[in-house]
Amino acid sequence: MSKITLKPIEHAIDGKLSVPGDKSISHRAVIFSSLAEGTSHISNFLSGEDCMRTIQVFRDLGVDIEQSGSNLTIRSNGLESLKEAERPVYFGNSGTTARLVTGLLSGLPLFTTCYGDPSLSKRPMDRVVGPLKKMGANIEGRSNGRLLPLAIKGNNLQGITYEMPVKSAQVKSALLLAGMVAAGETTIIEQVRTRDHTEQMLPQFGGEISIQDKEITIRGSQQLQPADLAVPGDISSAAFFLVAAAIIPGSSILVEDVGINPTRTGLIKALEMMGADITVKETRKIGGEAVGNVEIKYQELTGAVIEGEMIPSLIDELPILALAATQASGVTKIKDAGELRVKETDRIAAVAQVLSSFGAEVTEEEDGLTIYGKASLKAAEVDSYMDHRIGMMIAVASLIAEGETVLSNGQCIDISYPGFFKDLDSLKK
Ligand SMILES: O=C(O)C1=C[C@@H](OP(=O)(O)O)[C@@H](O)[C@H](O)C1
Ligand SMILES: C=C(OP(=O)(O)O)C(=O)O
Repeated sequence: MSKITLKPIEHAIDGKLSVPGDKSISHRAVIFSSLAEGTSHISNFLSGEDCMRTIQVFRDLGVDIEQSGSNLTIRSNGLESLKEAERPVYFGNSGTTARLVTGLLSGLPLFTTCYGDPSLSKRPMDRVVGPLKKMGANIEGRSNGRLLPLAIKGNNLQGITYEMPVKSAQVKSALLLAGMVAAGETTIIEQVRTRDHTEQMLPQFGGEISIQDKEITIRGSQQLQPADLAVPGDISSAAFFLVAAAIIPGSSILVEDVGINPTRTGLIKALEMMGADITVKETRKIGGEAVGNVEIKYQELTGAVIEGEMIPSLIDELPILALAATQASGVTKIKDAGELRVKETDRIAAVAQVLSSFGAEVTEEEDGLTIYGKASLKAAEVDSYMDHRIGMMIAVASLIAEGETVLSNGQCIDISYPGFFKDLDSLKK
């Protein structure tokens, strides 16, 4: 087990930086490029472990993917040219790869077996397997198709109308990909709008999709054209530095070229609600996605209630937001976030345990957390639970904790943010 020693910061953080490409958008860029007939170019691709899994899956299916740093050249002869993988395909730690690829492969004339790492092997797959079966998919899996490994025997799918019981962009995207290769039309109805990168990207590849508020309709048997796309910076990665600046007195930072798709900006809203001095500047559109520069200057925070429709727009940022809440005066409540229990680890339990180890007062609720501020954090020996977002939250907590923090299993940060510590160091004065 690897251990990293982390020291508290001596001064405020200051400066500007840009963060690596968005993870959700990077996955989707590889998928759509692999389905289009011709050559696509992707820049600012996130070379984190999760997105590298998606690349490997499509290489296993016969797509030619060339990588040079954060640039990808993807040459494909289109959907029909995908071939059966010779070996089981490996999704690693990546829920997004697992759900989206399962959706797509259920409608292609290929047989595939797939598996994941110990964490992903515990995460629910029935949320996609169930509706895919309604479309005619032939999927078998452990625990009655609830868990990986899965065996997928591609079938002729029929479009459906499906009201999603879970608030999940992965489920929505899996069904849209299946709908794209199915006969007829598929309509997905969401309870709350979740991240819409699939919907925004499809037209970039010449695909057709119609979005009427929370109802999304896709036509089957679509052929895609190649595209050249630039991936915006990942707001979920920027979140760690934004919160660091929000809790370290005297700090002031600017994160440039970050994705600010409104389905993803819940953290900015939550920090505003807590009284942070945060501004989005120079907004523009790149490849269908809103991008901007986000500036934050330290200002005292107060507790807030974070709940309801806001939750999907900051779902991956809740661990780092919980740390911010320990430094806010008064009580912060995070509600309606039961989904956190089925991420890389049970993030409700992990956040409560880690922050309590640092001396914060945190109560675990069934669907969220109650955090009592403002706490003086004391360094601790803590584990990432092999969850990249918990690992980065610990690294930020260590900056304001008294003493030396020892982080175990910090290597998992590479899942979404290789270079995290280098970027953090660049902001230290
Ligand atoms: O569609 C996506 O790219 C993602 C959707 C979210 O998961 P759910 O769909 O499970 O909410 C998010 O937590 C994950 O990091 C990425
Ligand atoms: C939940 C996450 O990713 P995934 O579901 O793709 O594993 C995440 O990145 O925080």
